[in-house]
Formats: sequence, structure tokens, C-alpha cells
Amino acid sequence: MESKKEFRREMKEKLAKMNKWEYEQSSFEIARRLFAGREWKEAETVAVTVSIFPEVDTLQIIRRAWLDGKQVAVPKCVPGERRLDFRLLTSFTQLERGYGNLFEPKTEETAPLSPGQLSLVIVPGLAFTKGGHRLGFGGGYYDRFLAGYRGEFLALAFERQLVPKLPVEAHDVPIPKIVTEKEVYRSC
Ligand SMILES: Nc1nc2c(c(=O)[nH]1)N(C=O)[C@@H](CNc1ccc(C(=O)N[C@@H](CCC(=O)O)C(=O)O)cc1)CN2
Ligand SMILES: Nc1ncnc2c1ncn2[C@@H]1O[C@H](COP(=O)(O)OP(=O)(O)OP(=O)(O)O)[C@@H](O)[C@H]1O
Repeated sequence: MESKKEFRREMKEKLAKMNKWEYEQSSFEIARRLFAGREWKEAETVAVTVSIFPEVDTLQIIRRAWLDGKQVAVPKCVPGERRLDFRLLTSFTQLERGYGNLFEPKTEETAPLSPGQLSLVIVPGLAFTKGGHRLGFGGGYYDRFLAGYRGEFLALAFERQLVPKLPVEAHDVPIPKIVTEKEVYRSC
């Protein structure tokens, strides 16, 4: 557990070394690959986190979803139950600082969506293996959510987030597709 925590810190440090233009260009190439894929084209409702640097930029993904006539769902943490509630986002002004200082939807201004209403979930993570193992922020929010989710899901990552090996636990849900600025890695 301690080693996971240490590894998270190292990974955040490594990612934050990216300069703005590397970050922008890689995020753009990741988004372009995502938009070219079947999962994106078929999705009516896309669930995605609101990125903060140095996470892969998702704001351009949200804008593009709106332009394409897709619905956008963003998560709100329910820390007591370690659960994620997805809510329909129709404007960036519906966001506020929430749990962990991340951006979350304002409950008074957004409607809840059930997991069954989501067609594609973009899963965040700090580090991945090409085989689809994922290390998240900690908290197990996405692993718990994915355990009961039956739709499509994938992850976006910079090549520098790929590692040869990660500690795997029984509850870790493997990610079938990881889109980077260079490649799309499929594992199932
Ligand atoms: N942009 C973004 N939004 C996201 C996520 C994400 O990875 N990125 N999440 C992805 O899941 C969820 C938030 N997950 C979080 C997980 C842990 C902590 C947090 O504060 N952790 C403490 C340790 C808490 C513990 O161990 O119980 C810490 O880091 O100090 C915050 C948010 C939903 N929103
Ligand atoms: N499906 C689950 N059921 C019960 N407990 C779980 C489940 N998934 C994760 N947990 C617990 O949540 C805690 C955090 O899990 P872990 O360190 O794997 O988070 P993570 O995968 O890095 O984060 P996240 O899924 O939020 O991105 C651990 O104590 C783990 O046992």
C-alpha cells in the first residue's frame, strides 16, 4: 500500500515535467485517436472526468462531444460510500471545486444519469500497463464503478504513463483499450 502511494507520487512528478506544448500536442493526438475509434463514434453518452494538468486533457473531449451531439456525463464522488455519481454536464459553468480539489458537477444544476445510460466511460489513471492494468488516484472509485458497469470503457494515457508492471489486486478491473499519442493498445 505504501509502495502504491510512493509510486503515485513519483508518477505525478514525472508527468508534471512535461512542458506545455508537449502536453498540448500529446493530448491532441490522443483525442484525435479517440475520435477515430468505433467506441467514440457509436457513443451517445460519454462519461469522462474533468482533467487537471498533468492528466490527459479532457476539456477538448467534452467540447467535441457537445459538437458531435453527444451527451457528456461527469463524475461526482460520494466519499462516504466511495461511489461515483455521474451527472449530465451541458455547460462548463455547472462545474465547481469538489472532493480532492477536483472539478465536479454542481448537483443543483445537473441531472443524475444511471450507469445504464452511459455508452462509453473514459477511465482516468496515473499509470497503465499495455496489458490493461491500471493504477488510479487511490480510493477505488473506478474499480467499484466498473465492477457493476456493462457498457464500453477505455482509458487515455501519455506514453510516459505506460509501465512494464503494476501491483494487481483482485478488484482491479482490466482496461480493454488504452489510447496514447502513439498507439492504441488492446488487451481483450
Ligand atoms: N480529474 C479527475 N477527476 C476524478 C478522478 C480522477 O482521477 N481525475 N477520479 C478518479 O478516481 C475520481 C476522484 N478520485 C479521487 C481519489 C482520491 C482522492 C484523494 O483525495 N485521495 C487522498 C487519499 C484518500 C484515501 O486514500 O482514502 C489523497 O490523495 O490524499 C481524491 C479523488 C473522480 N474524479
Ligand atoms: N470493487 C471493490 N470492492 C471493494 N473495495 C474495493 C473495490 N475496488 C477497490 N477497492 C478498495 O479501494 C481502495 C483503493 O483501491 P486502489 O488503490 O486499487 O485504487 P485505484 O484503482 O488506484 O483508484 P481508482 O479506482 O479510484 O482510480 C483499496 O482499499 C481497495 O481494496
